[in-house]
Amino acid sequence: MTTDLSDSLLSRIIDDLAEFGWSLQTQFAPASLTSELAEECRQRIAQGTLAPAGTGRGHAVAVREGTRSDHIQWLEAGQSPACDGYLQLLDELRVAINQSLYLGLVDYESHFAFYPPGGFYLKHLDRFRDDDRRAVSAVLYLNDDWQAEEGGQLRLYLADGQVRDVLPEAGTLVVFLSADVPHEVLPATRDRLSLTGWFRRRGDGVF
Ligand SMILES: O=C(O)CCC(=O)C(=O)O
Ligand SMILES: [Fe+2]
Repeated sequence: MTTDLSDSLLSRIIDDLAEFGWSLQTQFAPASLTSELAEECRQRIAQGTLAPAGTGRGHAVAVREGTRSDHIQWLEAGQSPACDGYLQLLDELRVAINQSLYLGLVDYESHFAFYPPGGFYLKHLDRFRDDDRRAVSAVLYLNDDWQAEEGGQLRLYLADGQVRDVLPEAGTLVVFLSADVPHEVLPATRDRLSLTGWFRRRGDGVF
Protein backbone atom coordinates (compact mmCIF):
# COMPACT_ATOMS: atom_id res chain seq x y z
CA MET A 1 0.00 0.00 0.00
CA THR A 2 1.46 3.37 -0.97
CA THR A 3 -0.02 6.72 -0.03
CA ASP A 4 1.51 10.16 0.32
CA LEU A 5 0.83 13.00 2.69
CA SER A 6 -0.15 16.26 1.03
CA ASP A 7 2.07 19.31 1.46
CA SER A 8 -0.81 21.22 3.04
CA LEU A 9 -1.38 18.50 5.64
CA LEU A 10 2.32 18.45 6.50
CA SER A 11 2.42 22.26 6.76
CA ARG A 12 -0.60 22.33 9.07
CA ILE A 13 0.99 19.82 11.44
CA ILE A 14 4.34 21.61 11.43
CA ASP A 15 2.79 25.06 11.94
CA ASP A 16 0.62 23.76 14.81
CA LEU A 17 3.58 22.06 16.50
CA ALA A 18 5.68 25.21 16.23
CA GLU A 19 2.93 27.52 17.49
CA PHE A 20 0.94 25.41 19.96
CA GLY A 21 3.05 22.29 20.69
CA TRP A 22 0.37 19.98 19.33
CA SER A 23 -1.74 19.25 16.26
CA LEU A 24 -4.98 17.40 15.57
CA GLN A 25 -5.72 16.09 12.07
CA THR A 26 -9.03 14.27 11.72
CA GLN A 27 -8.27 13.03 8.20
CA PHE A 28 -4.65 12.03 8.40
CA ALA A 29 -4.87 8.48 7.06
CA PRO A 30 -7.15 7.18 4.28
CA ALA A 31 -10.12 5.02 5.38
CA SER A 32 -8.73 2.01 3.49
CA LEU A 33 -5.50 2.12 5.50
CA THR A 34 -7.14 2.64 8.89
CA SER A 35 -9.61 -0.20 8.30
CA GLU A 36 -6.76 -2.56 7.35
CA LEU A 37 -4.81 -1.51 10.44
CA ALA A 38 -7.90 -1.96 12.64
CA GLU A 39 -8.48 -5.42 11.17
CA GLU A 40 -4.86 -6.36 11.82
CA CYS A 41 -5.09 -5.05 15.38
CA ARG A 42 -8.26 -7.09 15.99
CA GLN A 43 -6.58 -10.23 14.62
CA ARG A 44 -3.60 -9.71 16.91
CA ILE A 45 -5.95 -9.25 19.88
CA ALA A 46 -7.77 -12.47 18.96
CA GLN A 47 -4.46 -14.33 18.62
CA GLY A 48 -3.43 -13.09 22.05
CA THR A 49 -0.22 -11.41 20.89
CA LEU A 50 -0.88 -8.08 22.58
CA ALA A 51 0.46 -7.97 26.14
CA PRO A 52 -0.25 -5.73 29.15
CA ALA A 53 1.83 -2.56 28.73
CA GLY A 54 4.50 -1.48 31.15
CA THR A 55 5.18 2.12 32.08
CA GLY A 56 8.97 2.24 31.96
CA ARG A 57 11.45 2.48 29.11
CA GLY A 58 11.99 0.02 26.29
CA HIS A 59 10.32 -3.26 25.44
CA ALA A 60 11.02 -5.15 28.67
CA VAL A 61 9.49 -3.20 31.51
CA ALA A 62 7.55 -4.03 34.64
CA VAL A 63 3.77 -3.75 34.44
CA ARG A 64 2.69 -1.23 37.04
CA GLU A 65 -0.87 -2.01 38.00
CA GLY A 66 -3.15 0.98 38.30
CA THR A 67 -1.35 3.38 35.95
CA ARG A 68 -2.61 2.08 32.63
CA SER A 69 -4.63 -0.87 31.43
CA ASP A 70 -3.92 -1.08 27.70
CA HIS A 71 -2.46 -4.08 25.90
CA ILE A 72 0.22 -3.41 23.31
CA GLN A 73 2.38 -4.96 20.59
CA TRP A 74 5.35 -3.21 19.04
CA LEU A 75 5.45 -2.73 15.26
CA GLU A 76 8.30 -4.03 13.16
CA ALA A 77 8.81 -3.16 9.49
CA GLY A 78 7.94 -5.94 7.04
CA GLN A 79 5.07 -7.48 9.03
CA SER A 80 2.23 -6.44 6.70
CA PRO A 81 1.51 -3.99 3.85
CA ALA A 82 -0.78 -1.97 6.15
CA CYS A 83 1.84 -1.56 8.89
CA ASP A 84 4.49 -0.71 6.31
CA GLY A 85 2.12 1.85 4.74
CA TYR A 86 1.61 3.47 8.12
CA LEU A 87 5.33 3.51 8.93
CA GLN A 88 5.98 5.08 5.53
CA LEU A 89 3.50 7.90 6.22
CA LEU A 90 5.03 8.57 9.62
CA ASP A 91 8.48 8.63 8.10
CA GLU A 92 7.33 11.27 5.61
CA LEU A 93 6.08 13.29 8.56
CA ARG A 94 9.38 12.78 10.42
CA VAL A 95 11.41 14.09 7.46
CA ALA A 96 9.09 17.10 7.02
CA ILE A 97 9.31 18.00 10.73
CA ASN A 98 13.08 17.79 10.59
CA GLN A 99 13.25 20.01 7.51
CA SER A 100 11.17 22.75 9.11
CA LEU A 101 11.74 22.51 12.85
CA TYR A 102 15.27 21.03 12.99
CA LEU A 103 14.36 18.57 15.73
CA GLY A 104 16.86 15.94 14.52
CA LEU A 105 14.33 13.10 14.72
CA VAL A 106 16.06 9.86 13.76
CA ASP A 107 13.31 7.25 14.00
CA TYR A 108 9.76 6.41 15.00
CA GLU A 109 8.90 3.63 17.44
CA SER A 110 5.29 2.51 17.56
CA HIS A 111 2.92 -0.07 18.99
CA PHE A 112 -0.65 -1.21 18.55
CA ALA A 113 -2.63 -0.39 21.67
CA PHE A 114 -5.90 -1.94 22.79
CA TYR A 115 -7.89 -0.49 25.69
CA PRO A 116 -10.75 -2.84 26.63
CA PRO A 117 -13.94 -1.21 27.97
CA GLY A 118 -13.03 0.63 31.18
CA GLY A 119 -9.37 0.85 30.07
CA PHE A 120 -7.46 4.00 30.94
CA TYR A 121 -4.02 5.61 31.16
CA LEU A 122 -3.60 8.08 34.02
CA LYS A 123 -2.14 11.56 33.45
CA HIS A 124 1.52 11.33 32.39
CA LEU A 125 4.29 12.71 30.20
CA ASP A 126 5.76 10.54 27.43
CA ARG A 127 9.33 11.43 28.30
CA PHE A 128 11.16 9.24 30.81
CA ARG A 129 13.39 10.60 33.55
CA ASP A 130 16.38 8.58 32.36
CA ASP A 131 15.86 8.80 28.60
CA ASP A 132 15.03 11.99 26.71
CA ARG A 133 15.04 10.53 23.21
CA ARG A 134 11.25 10.70 22.75
CA ALA A 135 10.61 14.15 21.30
CA VAL A 136 7.26 14.05 19.49
CA SER A 137 4.34 11.72 20.27
CA ALA A 138 1.98 10.67 17.46
CA VAL A 139 -1.18 8.58 17.88
CA LEU A 140 -3.40 7.29 15.06
CA TYR A 141 -6.85 6.06 16.07
CA LEU A 142 -8.61 3.10 14.45
CA ASN A 143 -12.22 3.24 15.72
CA ASP A 144 -15.18 3.87 13.42
CA ASP A 145 -18.08 6.09 14.47
CA TRP A 146 -16.83 7.06 17.92
CA GLN A 147 -19.36 9.07 19.96
CA ALA A 148 -18.34 11.48 22.74
CA GLU A 149 -20.67 9.74 25.21
CA GLU A 150 -18.65 6.52 24.73
CA GLY A 151 -15.71 8.15 26.58
CA GLY A 152 -12.16 7.13 25.62
CA GLN A 153 -11.00 10.69 24.94
CA LEU A 154 -7.33 11.58 24.96
CA ARG A 155 -7.25 14.54 27.36
CA LEU A 156 -4.40 16.99 26.70
CA TYR A 157 -3.23 19.56 29.27
CA LEU A 158 -1.79 22.35 27.13
CA ALA A 159 0.82 24.91 28.10
CA ASP A 160 -1.66 27.82 28.06
CA GLY A 161 -3.77 26.08 30.73
CA GLN A 162 -6.37 24.84 28.26
CA VAL A 163 -7.60 21.26 28.39
CA ARG A 164 -8.53 19.61 25.09
CA ASP A 165 -10.26 16.27 24.54
CA VAL A 166 -9.61 14.25 21.37
CA LEU A 167 -12.01 11.54 20.21
CA PRO A 168 -10.25 8.33 19.11
CA GLU A 169 -12.01 8.31 15.71
CA ALA A 170 -10.57 6.28 12.82
CA GLY A 171 -8.17 8.28 10.66
CA THR A 172 -7.47 10.95 13.31
CA LEU A 173 -3.82 11.64 14.13
CA VAL A 174 -2.82 13.63 17.18
CA VAL A 175 0.76 14.87 17.47
CA PHE A 176 2.33 16.65 20.45
CA LEU A 177 5.65 17.52 22.03
CA SER A 178 6.43 14.59 24.33
CA ALA A 179 8.15 16.61 27.05
CA ASP A 180 5.62 19.45 27.20
CA VAL A 181 2.09 18.03 27.09
CA PRO A 182 0.76 15.98 30.02
CA HIS A 183 -2.14 13.80 28.91
CA GLU A 184 -4.40 10.94 29.94
CA VAL A 185 -6.72 8.39 28.35
CA LEU A 186 -10.24 8.39 29.79
CA PRO A 187 -12.13 5.11 30.23
CA ALA A 188 -14.45 4.11 27.39
CA THR A 189 -17.52 1.95 27.12
CA ARG A 190 -16.22 0.09 24.03
CA ASP A 191 -12.96 -1.33 22.67
CA ARG A 192 -10.45 1.41 21.84
CA LEU A 193 -7.79 0.63 19.20
CA SER A 194 -4.85 2.81 18.18
CA LEU A 195 -1.29 2.99 16.97
CA THR A 196 0.77 4.97 19.45
CA GLY A 197 4.31 6.05 18.73
CA TRP A 198 7.18 8.42 19.29
CA PHE A 199 9.61 10.23 17.02
CA ARG A 200 12.97 10.00 18.73
CA ARG A 201 16.16 11.99 18.74
CA ARG A 202 19.55 10.34 18.85
CA GLY A 203 20.46 9.22 22.37
CA ASP A 204 23.71 10.08 24.07
CA GLY A 205 24.72 6.41 24.12
CA VAL A 206 24.46 5.98 27.88
CA PHE A 207 21.40 3.72 27.78
O1 LIG B 1 -4.06 6.39 23.13
C1 LIG B 1 -3.89 7.56 23.41
O2 LIG B 1 -4.73 8.43 23.13
C2 LIG B 1 -2.62 7.99 24.14
C3 LIG B 1 -1.80 6.86 24.67
C4 LIG B 1 -0.65 7.33 25.52
O3 LIG B 1 -0.70 8.38 26.11
C5 LIG B 1 0.59 6.54 25.62
O4 LIG B 1 0.60 5.37 25.19
O5 LIG B 1 1.59 7.07 26.13
FE1 LIG C 1 1.25 9.01 26.58
